[in-house]
Amino acid sequence: MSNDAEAMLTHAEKFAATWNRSQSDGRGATDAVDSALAEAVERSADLGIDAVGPSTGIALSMFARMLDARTVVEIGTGAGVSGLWLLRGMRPDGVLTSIDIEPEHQRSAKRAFLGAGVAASRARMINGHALEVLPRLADDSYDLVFVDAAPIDHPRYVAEGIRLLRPGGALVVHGAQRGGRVTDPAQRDPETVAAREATRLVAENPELLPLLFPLGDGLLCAVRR
Ligand SMILES: C[S@@+](CC[C@H](N)C(=O)[O-])C[C@H]1O[C@@H](n2cnc3c(N)ncnc32)[C@H](O)[C@@H]1O
Repeated sequence: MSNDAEAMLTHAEKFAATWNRSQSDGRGATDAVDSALAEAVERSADLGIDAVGPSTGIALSMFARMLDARTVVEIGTGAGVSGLWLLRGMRPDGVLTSIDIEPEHQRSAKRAFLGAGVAASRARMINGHALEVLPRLADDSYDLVFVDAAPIDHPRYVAEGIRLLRPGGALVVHGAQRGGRVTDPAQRDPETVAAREATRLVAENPELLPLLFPLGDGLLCAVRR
């Protein structure tokens, strides 16, 4: 494991322990969630997946809790790190719909959810290209949409995400700043151009109330009015 991955694991454990102390009376269930999260972070590093860090994870849990989220769409399952944070904040009967093109990533995520004691009925895993899957999901139906897959396609994920949100629902885009390149007009690589376009779509949509949080590589959030 790389030093970065180790540091992330340590932080994730520390944050998760703090979070859980404020969330639960008994240790049994939370110990299982902590170790499932730590394993998912480790598995992500092994698979070369850039999973969300703990501060972004806490923010995802917090948004899900604030929205009393029952229906969440995640674009980019990875090995389940962000999914575990989202599920932690969602209602106990909430269902996470999570899309990923890599079956191996979703197998790892399923193992992580199982290890955390998440009922299989709470995780609807859809394997496929997000741009082919998203049009099959219903308009105006989801409390939260989390975007964290192929950066080049983020503008199209954002457009689909806005369509899926119920009024009052929230869109969250991971990695919106790309190491500061998005605000530097000299940077014209395709992924930075796409991230800039995704930000513009959110910022200029009169139906959205946007805010960029300085978490991770920029967490772009917006609430549908
Ligand atoms: C950054 S990782 C997601 C990490 C995850 N959200 C987490 O924090 O644990 C991006 C994921 O998007 C998936 N992906 C890439 N292109 C995709 C596409 N076109 N459709 C669906 N998933 C895709 C990759 O297989 C990868 O698992």
